Amino acid sequence: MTVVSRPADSGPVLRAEAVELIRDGRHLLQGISLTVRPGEHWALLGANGAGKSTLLSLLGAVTHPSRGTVEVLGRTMGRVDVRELRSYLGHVNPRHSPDGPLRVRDVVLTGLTNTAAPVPRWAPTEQEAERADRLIAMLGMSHRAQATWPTLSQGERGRALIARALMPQPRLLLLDEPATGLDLAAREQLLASIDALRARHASLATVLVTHHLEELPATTTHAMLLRDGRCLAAGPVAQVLTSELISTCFDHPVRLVRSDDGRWAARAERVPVTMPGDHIPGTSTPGDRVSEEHETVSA
Ligand SMILES: Nc1ncnc2c1ncn2[C@@H]1O[C@H](COP(=O)(O)OP(=O)(O)OP(=O)(O)O)[C@@H](O)[C@H]1O
Repeated sequence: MTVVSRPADSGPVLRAEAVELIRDGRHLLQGISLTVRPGEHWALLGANGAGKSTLLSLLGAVTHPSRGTVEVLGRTMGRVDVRELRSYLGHVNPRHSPDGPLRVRDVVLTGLTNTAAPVPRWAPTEQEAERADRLIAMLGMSHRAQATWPTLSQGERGRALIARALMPQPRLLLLDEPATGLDLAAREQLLASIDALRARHASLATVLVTHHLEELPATTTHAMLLRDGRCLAAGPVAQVLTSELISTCFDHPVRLVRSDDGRWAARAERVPVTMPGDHIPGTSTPGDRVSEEHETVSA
């Protein structure tokens, strides 16, 4: 049960087939199949509780499926040492918190040991330290490299965590709601950083979870829509990110627009909201009859 070497650099980075996940007798995921190839950038979309984070934890070799197969970087889950396999993935979890008030640069370096704190007596090589500095610069964080974690804004933490996830040079980057809690400027900077990263590393594959279409980077190539733990649609964005499918996915009429810069915006179609006492056309109430009679009399 060991990964004997670094996973091969060719073939799909992720392959899930007929995956089911059952907890407490309840299907959290059912009939999920997905193949992610190098250079593809997937969005996992769905309403609250649809199963997005659960699926991401399967794809990140954190959880095992109850049925079906999951292959991560060509290795079948259940037949490999998942701890070692996880060290070849970049997993950005906004809830990650370093052990102690570490500086940004040290947090980024813990991406190599996949730990919450620096490992005692471990030191990065010169190349690894240079790589940490390059990633910190790429994410626009050089001016905060020596700042301690508790003093960072949420947006700065998000960018530091992406740099950390990239330290082991992963072929696959998993991002769980990376823009949660960011203000407008921080969100836009984060999305620009993700676009730049994808442009610079052509073979990197990413899977990003969100329920906000406005939080999708323009470089998103594919999407999977989840509804109640099942796949509603999956494929290239042009086929999946449509008003009709998004409306079904979120169980609400939505108009989806893709703008010239490649980003998406979703607007809920206006649906009539009835308040107590409102007059609904085609119906009548005793109150209406009284006022109609009153109008007739006064005319
Ligand atoms: N370990 C578990 N045991 C039982 N139920 C669980 C477990 N983990 C998650 N769930 C349930 O599975 C469903 C899917 O949860 P998940 O967190 O994957 O949804 P999500 O699509 O990421 O939602 P959100 O957008 O709200 O973050 C939810 O109803 C959740 O309560």
